[in-house]
Amino acid sequence: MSCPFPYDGRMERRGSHDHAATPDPEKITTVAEARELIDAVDAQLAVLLERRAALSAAVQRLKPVGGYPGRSPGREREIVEAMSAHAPRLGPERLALIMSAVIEAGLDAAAEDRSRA
Ligand SMILES: O=C(O)C(=O)C[C@]1(C(=O)O)C=C[C@@H](O)C=C1
Repeated sequence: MSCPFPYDGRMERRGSHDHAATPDPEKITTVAEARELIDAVDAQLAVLLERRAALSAAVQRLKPVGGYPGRSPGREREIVEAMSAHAPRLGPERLALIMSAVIEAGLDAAAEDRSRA
């Protein structure tokens, strides 16, 4: 069974693969293998989404008009544009949909925090 992650010739250990890189989907041979790799990515995503929501809550607290009324389409476009360089398979339109949901969830969590305080 070959490793679906790209071989990184710059890595110190011989034969090591870059598990932080995007795997080649053609090299994944079973559903179980793909699901195991997806679970590992999702665990990382959850940590990053939680971190992002906390940072967005800080902006809502610091911004003159925070929360839903302070939503900034220009800033959201910048975010999507910067991310597109790292996500060519998804592309800017899908990323915009994803990030709109992520941002909305962060604003919702921040509003819930404030209503509890
Ligand atoms: O940068 C801001 O102004 C924010 O309020 C943060 C944030 C985000 O979660 O990244 C949230 C809402 C805005 O529409 C844009 C960005």
